[in-house]
Amino acid sequence: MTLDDRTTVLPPVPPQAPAAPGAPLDGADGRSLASLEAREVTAWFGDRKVLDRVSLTMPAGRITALIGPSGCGKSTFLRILNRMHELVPSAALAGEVLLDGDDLYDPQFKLTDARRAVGMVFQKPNPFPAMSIRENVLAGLKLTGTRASRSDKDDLVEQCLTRGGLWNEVKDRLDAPGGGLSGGQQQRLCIARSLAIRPKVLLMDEPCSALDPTSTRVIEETMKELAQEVTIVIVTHNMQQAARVSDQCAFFLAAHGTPGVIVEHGDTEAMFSRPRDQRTADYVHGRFG
Ligand SMILES: Nc1ncnc2c1ncn2[C@@H]1O[C@H](COP(=O)(O)OP(=O)(O)OP(=O)(O)O)[C@@H](O)[C@H]1O
Repeated sequence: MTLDDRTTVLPPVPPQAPAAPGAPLDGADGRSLASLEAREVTAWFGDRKVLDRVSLTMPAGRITALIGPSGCGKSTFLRILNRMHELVPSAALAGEVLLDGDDLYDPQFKLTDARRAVGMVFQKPNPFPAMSIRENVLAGLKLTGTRASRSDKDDLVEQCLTRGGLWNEVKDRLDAPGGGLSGGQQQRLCIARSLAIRPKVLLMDEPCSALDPTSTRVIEETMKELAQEVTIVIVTHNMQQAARVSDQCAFFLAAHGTPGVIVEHGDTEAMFSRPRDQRTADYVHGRFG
């Protein structure tokens, strides 16, 4: 959680009638779902180009998996999607990232708004260990000094923990420290904390790599539920996981020290069963990487 993870408490939106043709796709919570589009994104660390003209549309309400061998630029690409790349002093960037058509890198788009709209869950669960479970969920509000009544906060805590798939396990011990939860529970707490700032997109960087298979399955189920209300982009090294959870995949590759590019992207089922590129076939079938 950074000082830029900010939010206001918004009342739940009542269910709506089905959208008219051409209207924005609505999520399960009634808010419109957002798409994210990277156009010709090139990234550098110092003089070293690590991504070269990467374009990818991440459709609203879908789960997009970024796959590829170590070092091909998946995490860098993910961090570009919520402007975390620019936190590295030597980092540079060209191209555009459009959230529902608005360029996140346009000077008009405030950094705080970009990070609020596009949330991030990290590889290692990082709750505030001494804070209670309840305080962890509300941390984004606290950091910004956003005022909310006790009952609004209670509602938000229950709503976010439910959506994060953790409510039933912690509802009787909301004042216990977040650090006392298991690794899988901590990761779901971090997801709930991200949801409290009502992101339109949730980025997940190998969110299950530190977890056991049971916790991994629970997080995967949580992701599938969440995709009804937030667009998800996940980096994973686990091909079974990519196949289980994602609607579409993008295969990144950085051959022989060249910058990372997307070799192939598309429907997950098709990419796993009928890849167009031999390198994709070799990777998804575990022949390298
Ligand atoms: N802060 C940094 N400073 C300099 N180079 C970096 C930095 N972060 C990443 N890189 C380099 O950028 C390239 C892409 O790294 P990145 O972490 O995005 O790859 P990745 O595909 O996510 O790898 P992995 O799967 O191992 O996490 C690598 O060559 C890496 O060494």
